[in-house]
Amino acid sequence: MRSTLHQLEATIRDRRSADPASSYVAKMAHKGRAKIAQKVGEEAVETVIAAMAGHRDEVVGESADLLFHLLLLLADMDVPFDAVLDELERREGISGIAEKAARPKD
Ligand SMILES: N=c1c2ncn([C@@H]3O[C@H](COP(=O)(O)OP(=O)(O)OP(=O)(O)O)[C@@H](O)[C@H]3O)c2ncn1[C@@H]1O[C@H](COP(=O)(O)O)[C@@H](O)[C@H]1O
Repeated sequence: MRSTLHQLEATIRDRRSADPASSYVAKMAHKGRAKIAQKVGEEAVETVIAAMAGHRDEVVGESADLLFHLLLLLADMDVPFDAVLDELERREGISGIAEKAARPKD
């Protein structure tokens, strides 16, 4: 997962300054943060609608759109995707510590 999304992150950073006429990434960068954020919201809603309808294939497609647009938003804010992964790993560490503490002692 790390490699695919990292590769996409690098492509997005590269394409932001391309010609908006030939690049969706550049078109969105040109439109600005509010428009990118709006797309993240739309793709999230479309994912939820597909899930509630039980449409697994649509959930896959909408989830890909959601992750892609989230990467666009992170790039626009100059937040590395690694910062998000680091936060998830930090939480995993916290829950690991809590689980260990809750376990009965031998
Ligand atoms: N992964 C994607 C990707 N996923 C979705 N999309 C685009 O995101 C849009 C999805 O939004 P919608 O379904 O609402 O379609 P739309 O009506 O065209 O969108 P809007 O015009 O309303 O914004 C579509 O236009 C898709 O083409 C993507 N566009 C690009 N990529 C990746 O980004 C790379 C660089 O793309 P370019 O910048 O176009 O070269 C590509 O090689 C791909 O790897």
